[in-house]
Amino acid sequence: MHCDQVSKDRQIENFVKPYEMCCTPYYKLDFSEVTRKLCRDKNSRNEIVANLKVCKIIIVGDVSVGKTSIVNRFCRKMFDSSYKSTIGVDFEMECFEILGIPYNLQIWDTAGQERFKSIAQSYYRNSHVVVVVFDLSKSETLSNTRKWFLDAMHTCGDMLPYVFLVGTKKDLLGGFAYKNAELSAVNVAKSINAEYWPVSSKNGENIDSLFARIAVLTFDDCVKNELLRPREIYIGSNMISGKANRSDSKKNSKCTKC
Ligand SMILES: Nc1nc2c(ncn2[C@@H]2O[C@H](COP(=O)(O)OP(=O)(O)OP(=O)(O)O)[C@@H](O)[C@H]2O)c(=O)[nH]1
Ligand SMILES: [Mg+2]
Repeated sequence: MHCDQVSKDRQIENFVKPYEMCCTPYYKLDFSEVTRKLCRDKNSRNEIVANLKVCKIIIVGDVSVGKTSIVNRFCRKMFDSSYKSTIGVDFEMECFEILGIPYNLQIWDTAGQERFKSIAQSYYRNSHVVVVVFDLSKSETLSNTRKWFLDAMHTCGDMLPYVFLVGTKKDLLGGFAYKNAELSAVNVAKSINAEYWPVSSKNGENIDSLFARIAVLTFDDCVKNELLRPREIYIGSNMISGKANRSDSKKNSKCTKC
């Protein structure tokens, strides 16, 4: 898909940080030097534009946790309070421009209903990002995220995707109830090595930041992987060969959510 006109809020020059440093295994805080250099250089820019892959994202989680609402808020800036269950899978494309380079997110919104599971799973393959969604106001949906995560990792193929744990309907909780829900969510995020984000599709809180974060993390890897020799595969801040963990060792121990 070609992006003709990318709106101002989809143009990114500065790296996007995680929701909290203690709630992520991905400690990258800026574009790598090599990415900035390649995006500045006229020749490599043309090569990047010609070859850069689309970023494939799958969104999974229980029935009615708010997966479709996240996509509708992000792609259409709208929220519908009535519930229409997704049948199988839906698909959206969204264009960014990062360091002046067009970059597309391909978002697969899957159904939470058990009877559509095998259809949905056939779309998991080769995903760069898995977004596991739960409802902050329903603790059983958080417990089920481990199952969704394992299913996705099992079906994703050889890729090592970025994993995000997203708690929805933040607008429904306040004070103590929210703090409690967040504490449990951060523990689960750590156990599955995911980056945690609380969001509300109703008021839009954190929705754009979440997708912008996904966009910068994957863009940085894609540019390096696309333009460097195949054996020099960059994951996170390290140059490695083949499949690897995206985490690095730096950790913020001061955070109260840890
Ligand atoms: N208050 C509030 N309600 C929300 C929010 N997000 C979703 N909802 C409501 O939750 C219900 C389910 O939302 P959907 O986005 O359709 O859920 P889903 O996960 O796509 O459900 P399936 O497609 O069946 O798997 C709808 O009535 C939404 O309006 C939110 O952030 N706040
Ligand atoms: Mg849906």
